[in-house]
Amino acid sequence: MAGEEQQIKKRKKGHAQQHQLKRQGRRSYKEDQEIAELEQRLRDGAPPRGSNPLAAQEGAGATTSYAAARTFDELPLSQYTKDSLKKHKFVTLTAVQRATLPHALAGRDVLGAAKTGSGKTLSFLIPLVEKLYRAKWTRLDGLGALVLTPTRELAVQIFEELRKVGHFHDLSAGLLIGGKAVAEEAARVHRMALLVATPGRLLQHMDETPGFDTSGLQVLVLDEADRILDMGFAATLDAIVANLPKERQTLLFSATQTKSVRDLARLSLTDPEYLAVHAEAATPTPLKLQQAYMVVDLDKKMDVLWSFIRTHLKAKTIIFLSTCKQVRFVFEAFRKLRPGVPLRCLHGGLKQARRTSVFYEFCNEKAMVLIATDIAARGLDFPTVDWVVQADCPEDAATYIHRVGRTARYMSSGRALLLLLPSERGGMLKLLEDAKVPLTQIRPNPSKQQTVTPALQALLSKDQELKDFAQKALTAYLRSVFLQPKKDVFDVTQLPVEDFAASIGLASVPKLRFLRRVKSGPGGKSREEVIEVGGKAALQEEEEQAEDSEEEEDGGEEEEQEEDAAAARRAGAASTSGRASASPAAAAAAAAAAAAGGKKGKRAAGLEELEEQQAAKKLKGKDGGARKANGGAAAEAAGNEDDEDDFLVVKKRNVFAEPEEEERLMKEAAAAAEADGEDGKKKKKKKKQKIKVGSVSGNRMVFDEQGNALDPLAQLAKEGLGDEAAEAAAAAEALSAREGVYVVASRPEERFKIAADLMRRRDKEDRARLKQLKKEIKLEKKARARAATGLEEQGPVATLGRGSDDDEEEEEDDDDEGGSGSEEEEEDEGRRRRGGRGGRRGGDDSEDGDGGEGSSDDDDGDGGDGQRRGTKRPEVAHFGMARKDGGAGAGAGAAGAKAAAPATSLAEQEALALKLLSMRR
Ligand SMILES: Nc1ncnc2c1ncn2[C@@H]1O[C@H](COP(=O)(O)OP(=O)(O)OP(=O)(O)O)[C@@H](O)[C@H]1O
Repeated sequence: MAGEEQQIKKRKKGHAQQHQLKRQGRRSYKEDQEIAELEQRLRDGAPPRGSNPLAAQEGAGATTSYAAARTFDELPLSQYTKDSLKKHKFVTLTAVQRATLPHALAGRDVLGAAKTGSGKTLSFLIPLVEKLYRAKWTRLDGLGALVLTPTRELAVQIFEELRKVGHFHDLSAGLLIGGKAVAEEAARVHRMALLVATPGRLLQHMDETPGFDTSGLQVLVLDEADRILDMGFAATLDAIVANLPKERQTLLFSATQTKSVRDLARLSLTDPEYLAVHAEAATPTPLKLQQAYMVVDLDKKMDVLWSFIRTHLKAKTIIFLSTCKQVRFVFEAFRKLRPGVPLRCLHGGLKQARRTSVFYEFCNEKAMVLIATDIAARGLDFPTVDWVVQADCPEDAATYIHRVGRTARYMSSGRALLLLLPSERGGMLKLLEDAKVPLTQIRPNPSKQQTVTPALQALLSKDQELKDFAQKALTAYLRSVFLQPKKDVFDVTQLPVEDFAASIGLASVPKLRFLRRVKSGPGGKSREEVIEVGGKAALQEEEEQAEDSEEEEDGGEEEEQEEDAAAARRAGAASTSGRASASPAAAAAAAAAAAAGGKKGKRAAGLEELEEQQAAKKLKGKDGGARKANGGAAAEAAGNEDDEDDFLVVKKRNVFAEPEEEERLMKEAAAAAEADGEDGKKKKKKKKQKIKVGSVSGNRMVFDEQGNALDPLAQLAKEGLGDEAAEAAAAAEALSAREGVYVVASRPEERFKIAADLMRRRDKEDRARLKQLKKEIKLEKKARARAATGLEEQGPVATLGRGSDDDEEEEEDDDDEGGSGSEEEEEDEGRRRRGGRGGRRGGDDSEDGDGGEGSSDDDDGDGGDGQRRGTKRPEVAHFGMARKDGGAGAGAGAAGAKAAAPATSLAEQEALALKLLSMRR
């Protein structure tokens, strides 16, 4: 591997020269030749239409066909892409990549479906970058490729992955998401070859930004396609598609793919390849995911949640709730009760800067609880999540699958817990059984259960704001249940509302009135029936709820944290009292004390939270024995950690047959990846059992993960693996009986290795970014000096987006390059003058499943002191070598708007660099 890195370094010089030539308006012979060869290979070796490349045997027809490719190197990819992938340690293809890349590279429309965490993102990013490279795309050609995603966080994540794939390319890419200043984006959007966008913001630019030309679009990608195609985005998507050329390649990906002909017709697909990699798998969820459900009365839900958190202090957990207001309430209330693990919340009501910082914080922490709405349900690739807890029932099986998919990603394992109300149990379990989701029933261990209600009551009695949050949360929850279409699962009339209200600390129930459509009989007209829930303030509360703009006081929260931190500093050494109150009584007392003190109390609570986090950090750094040696809360916390999972007790195993074969193959893949990591040249051992299948060409078939046709594999599973599977199940049962706890697979070592690698990689990227930023500043200083002496009229522009840690020489070379951009800039200007398009503005801008915040232009910028790395990441990237082409940003990336804006002073940029540095420390 070290040798390969050396080679990449060597080639990088060559890549820089190629880009230099291009900038001078000359394309190198080498690139032209490579493109011609790639085109030829793509034509000659394309897999037959309707075939699934997973079925192609390794080595078969290797001279021409790339359908059997197992590594990225075996695919017809440009050297830029190959080197970029290698640099980011992508070597071996995952199943979905093997199935879809050969078709997508051949230019075909693809509908790709594969389990969560299986690598779909690279399956569409690679063809997209390659297509533009082979088309010799320049920024004068307008928008070449577009990726649409349902949420902003997912867009940010895909954009980062795109920067990896395009590391050595010379292409400009931009990120368009709501919650940012639209004007800043408008200044650059017309120069971008690739865009990753949420639908609402993209349409806004289509409607309002002059010079934004999408008529030459080559590739359209819909990630989480079924979500983007559903009703929530329907009008927006239709309006976007109306602005795109019909002649284009379209790639649709999701773990729960749409097959609706009507949906697909809206996108005018041409003879699409439908590749459902895991369609015949025993379960639609990852194999290394252990899933359980627990039946809980509504008024016991808070106790269960609190107990869960308190017994999983070392875990990284996502808790899903139905609405923003529930998330806000549970987060605020639990935060005040200091469970002994850091808490964060993520929902559409937060401002974008906060959302992004929470996203990255959660990525980087090892033990944390993220309380979230379904905004976090799809696509997000948080590393090493241990638990997904669905505190509120998902609206359907697809939502369940996406939510649990936030854990057990790629090669990792994970656990998921679904809380079901007695009234939801039958209907939901039926849906999940139909979807082949394997579930084990568990129940709470009464001896480990903690009651949080008294603490909540104490809190609410003193804290009016929290009480308001509680009332709104209750109303929002009941409303969401009422609005669910699946009435056999969600029946608001079955809910013990008063008990629930009391359990969250409310003395009385706000009255609610809902309308229900009732059929009066067969063929009869439907009529509306009023269902009343709760006490008097019904309608008023309901209306308030509807009007509430979801605008949260996020800034206030940050302000408060800042204050608390300052208070902590002033207070000197951290107090040891009152941390991580383990018992509900202590929690109640602490809550009451915190609430009683008003602002002072808030400060005290904040201070304690800070201490608690510090204690938690300390705990993490030491081994179990040392942890126990710690006094006070630390020991208490450690004790609780040791109890982990005693809270969850197996009640009934109800696991559908699991394909042990897949598990075995995944282990092999992991071992192969490991081997790759150790020695790139070392040949992998081929342990895989080869299954001969008949000719599949011409038949549209679904295949298992290994590309085997269904019948032979099913046969093999029955004959060859039956005993193994039975043994494994028996062992699990035995363990369960012996331990009396929920069966937990020992955490594989590679999981930590992957996480550690990821962290190291990200740290490295950050250091590189900082280095780059400093360089930009230096360049700008130089350029200003030159401009001052009349050598250069236009100011240079900061360029980021390479994430490289060793591009120095090339950048210095480029520094002298100068000038080719001004001509292009003129052309750009001309295009801008030609004006934008009209077009209607359809749908709302809310890209978040739970209502979101719309497309407010609130310019909260990247700001957010205390935010981590994420918010400073560039939203515009120029792949490839650094440039200083005098083109006032023409196509050049920027370290966020602030670093890029010519008006930004050097002092500000330096401050930004220092801030970035201090954040990394
Ligand atoms: N070929 C590969 N080699 C190593 N790691 C990979 C490869 N492909 C993808 N990954 C990693 O696997 C993880 C999951 O990939 P990705 O996010 O693309 O999954 P997904 O299928 O899109 O999941 P979801 O359905 O939840 O959106 C990512 O961290 C990604 O970097």
